[in-house]
Amino acid sequence: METNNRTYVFDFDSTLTRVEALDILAEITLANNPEKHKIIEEIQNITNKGIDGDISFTESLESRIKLLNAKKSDLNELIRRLKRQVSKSIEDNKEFFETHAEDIYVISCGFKEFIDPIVKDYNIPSERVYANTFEFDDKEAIIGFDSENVLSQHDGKIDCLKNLNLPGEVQVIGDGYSDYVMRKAGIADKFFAYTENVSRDKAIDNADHITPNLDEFLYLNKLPRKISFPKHRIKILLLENVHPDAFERLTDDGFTVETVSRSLSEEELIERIKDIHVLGIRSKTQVTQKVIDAAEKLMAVGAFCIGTKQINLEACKNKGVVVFNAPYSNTRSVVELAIGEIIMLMRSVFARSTELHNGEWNKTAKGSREVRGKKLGIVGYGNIGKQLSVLAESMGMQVYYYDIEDRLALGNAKKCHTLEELLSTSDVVSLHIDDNANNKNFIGEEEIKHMKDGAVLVNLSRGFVVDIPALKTALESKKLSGAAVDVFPVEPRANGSFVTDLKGIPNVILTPHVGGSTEEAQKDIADFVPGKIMNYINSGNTVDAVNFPNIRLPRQNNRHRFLHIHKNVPGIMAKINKVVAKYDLNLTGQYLATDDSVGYVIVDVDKEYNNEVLQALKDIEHTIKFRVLY
Ligand SMILES: NC(=O)C1=CN([C@@H]2O[C@H](COP(=O)(O)OP(=O)(O)OC[C@H]3O[C@@H](n4cnc5c(N)ncnc54)[C@H](O)[C@@H]3O)[C@@H](O)[C@H]2O)C=CC1
Ligand SMILES: O=C(O)C(=O)COP(=O)(O)O
Repeated sequence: METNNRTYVFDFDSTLTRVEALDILAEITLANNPEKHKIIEEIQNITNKGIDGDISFTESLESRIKLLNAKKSDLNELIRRLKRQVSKSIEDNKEFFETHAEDIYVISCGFKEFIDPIVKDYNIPSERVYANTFEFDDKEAIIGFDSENVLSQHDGKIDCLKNLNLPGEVQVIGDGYSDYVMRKAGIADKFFAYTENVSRDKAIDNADHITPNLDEFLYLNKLPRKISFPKHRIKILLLENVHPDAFERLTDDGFTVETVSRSLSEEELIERIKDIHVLGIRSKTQVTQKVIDAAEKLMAVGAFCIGTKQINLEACKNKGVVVFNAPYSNTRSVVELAIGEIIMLMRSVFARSTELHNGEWNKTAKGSREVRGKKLGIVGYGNIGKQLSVLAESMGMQVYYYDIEDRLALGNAKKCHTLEELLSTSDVVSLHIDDNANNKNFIGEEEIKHMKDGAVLVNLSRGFVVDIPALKTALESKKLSGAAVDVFPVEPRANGSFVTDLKGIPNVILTPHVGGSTEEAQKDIADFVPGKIMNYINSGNTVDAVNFPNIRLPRQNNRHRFLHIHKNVPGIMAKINKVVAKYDLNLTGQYLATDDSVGYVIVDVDKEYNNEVLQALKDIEHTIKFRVLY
């Protein structure tokens, strides 16, 4: 048992529990009442008015009890339900109530009949619970309350706390008017507005601290807690219209998430990144060395897309920032668009459609071809290229592919040994190479020369891969009969006006980088990437990180986990182990993953250790980042 000359006075309803107990009692007693919803609404209105101080508390209590029409036996069901409605972070931090039992009081305007049994499980005995008591008639119906009790009176908590005459600093933790008035009256030293379940403006305005959960309260008071760092203190910035599911998943897990619908410029990002712990982007935002230099708190970057070349992965790694992406979530979407565009181009559908939009009927078979039996050349036989290969073949196309890596042919696809071979063979060329800078102007004047006369080109990879002036010339000269272009060398940061040199050329399909923009893909990405981020932030796992040694860690049960990221220089492990030995840590697991430049050591230890070890580990030369998880 620890005491520190401080007492903690907790409110009950909506603080220790997620609900107002009398609302739940109403649900029980009115279950079969046809007027149920109306009466519950009325009770809630009265409750809120009482909590906010708009009507006298005694008045609110009297009216509610009358409407409730409850019996003693209903209280058993109420207690059963309340036990399941203890606030999550209170439940998580049971240990605090055990270690500080002597210092914790409950002062509530609720009723001891249901508060005592709930808080007993949290080591708070009945004698430290101050609350009202019901009055029953001889048929055990609740007919009122003990009106002698100060807590049944307006501002009764002030008198109650005064009478207790508690020694040392008195901190009040609650969600409403009756709690902060104790501080206002000068009886309590601090008031913490507890917003885990409800957030009331009046409580917030009168608070010394706002505490969204008990973790924050314990963190502020440097008290033992279930979690090393309150999650709402971890700030996540999601740019570029990331699907709202990502926001939901991350906020549900307790993080503070901000969203911006567009991409930010380098200067804007440098400004915003300073207090950000996790950044989420798509293909547009450039995470440069300068951005990383300014990112003092950054732990992870999530690319909510496939490509990661917009991120300086090396700079991230050297700063201990782990990068994740979604390598498969939008693959199918790109492939489906490619298939659609190949057919549209071969049939000159967009040319015919534009004519008709302009009032011109041009029924003709000229320049309209089936894809069946035609040769499709896929450049880049990776995840997208291979799926396209399978679907195109099932439509009867003959598939050829070219890749700088040795890729196994799927189905009857034929491998080309040179790009020229592929270009000169194919009726349709579809580009699916990756986004590395060496692929700049991969298709230019020379390459186009090798293509068959009248062939079509599809680019759903990256804008810089195709030399646009060369493509324009080839289309205008009819060397190529059409093109579909989804990606551009320079793309705008937000939706709005955009001009390309390819504008107005017939049989050219232009789309604003929407290859991966389907509801299915974006939803899947919004599930996948936050999953990886949370797995890293919450447990240290780097599985599927694109720039970091990958490690899958076991669950840490009731242990503390030290995560040490350092430069991979000779002797560093010896130094870490020396510190571990010096502080006589009781290790329950040790894991190591390294690459050429960084090392990532994870040490699981028994909870009891000398806190000085933390600084000693941080101080080891070549340490990049260190954190503790529990
Ligand atoms: N338009 C859009 O909305 C989208 C575009 N993309 C783009 O598609 C690209 C490909 O995606 P995945 O298939 O998932 O990538 P991947 O990494 O699985 O496949 C890329 C393939 O290209 C090959 N490659 C790279 N450079 C090459 C070269 N110069 N010559 C021949 N082969 C080369 C690689 O060896 C690899 O097999 C992404 O990097 C991204 O740039 C991806 C998703 C959506
Ligand atoms: O996944 C990719 O690499 C893409 O090109 C799609 O990017 P986006 O999420 O649409 O910005």
